[in-house]
Amino acid sequence: MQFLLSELISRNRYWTSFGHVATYIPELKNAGPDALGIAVVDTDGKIHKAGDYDTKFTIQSVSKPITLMLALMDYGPEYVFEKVGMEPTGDPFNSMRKLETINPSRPLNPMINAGAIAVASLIKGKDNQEKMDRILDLFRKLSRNPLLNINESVYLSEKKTGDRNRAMAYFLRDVGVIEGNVEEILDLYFMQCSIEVTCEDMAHMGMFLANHGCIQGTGEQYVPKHITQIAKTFMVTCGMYDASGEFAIQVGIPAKSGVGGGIMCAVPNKMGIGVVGPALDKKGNSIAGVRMLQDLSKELNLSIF
Ligand SMILES: NC(=O)CC[C@H](N)C(=O)O
Repeated sequence: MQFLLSELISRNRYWTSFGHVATYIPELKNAGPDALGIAVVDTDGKIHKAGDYDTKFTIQSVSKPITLMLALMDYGPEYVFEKVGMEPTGDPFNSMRKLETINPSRPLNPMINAGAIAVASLIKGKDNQEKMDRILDLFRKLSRNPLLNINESVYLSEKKTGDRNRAMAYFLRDVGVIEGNVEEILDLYFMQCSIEVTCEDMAHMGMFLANHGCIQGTGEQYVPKHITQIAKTFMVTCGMYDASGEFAIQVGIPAKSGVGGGIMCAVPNKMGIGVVGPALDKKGNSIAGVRMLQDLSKELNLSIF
């Protein structure tokens, strides 16, 4: 495995030169454009790493399936899916055009920004501090990393420049999808996106999903199985934004990407994979990371289809 991962890094690193790091959140432009790293956790808890696996990056949209699970535990699927739909959009992650044309008006799914903002509004807690503590607790548990924390400068950078998300959030309150203080809800969303991780953290999170919500080693059922199933299904249908169909064909693994360059994958009953590669393709997915996962899936026959 170790040899294979190192080989995949060398084979795919040149793809990084065809992508660009995200700059619409100004602080993200400091990421190393040619970094590429991978971590794989198997069912025995063994971890294999190669390339720039210790690169730190912000989780961004990879946080969306995880906070969705928290909202589903807080409110149950029926209530959550009154606020946010279950269908792919075929549009970019930050698109707002279908928000108004869908009747009744609500975000099409929880993996696009509008949907994730609606989900953030459903996290329980007496104030934002308590809500963020609950989010961080969950991420720390799933990543097996008690030190996970927010990257303050990325958080402040997005808070300062996130007007598109701000516009969508105010629209969502107007149509009754979210209630309460919009700026506080956005703040929680920006903080959740700014959690700083490595691909090893994401591999553990992927393994947790691959393990149907059980903590590896102890066997503790930390999140109900049916909730992890919902999260993984969204990862298949919408996890790679408007490239999810192509990714399902080429790779065939439930996965979620983020504009920090991360991709978290859950291969059911087999492994969790975390990839980092901040140079993104046109749709906002790690350009070399996707290529590397294609190769890994073929080499190890990982497609779930
Ligand atoms: N695709 C992403 O990773 C987007 C997350 C980012 N925080 C945003 O809201 O724009």
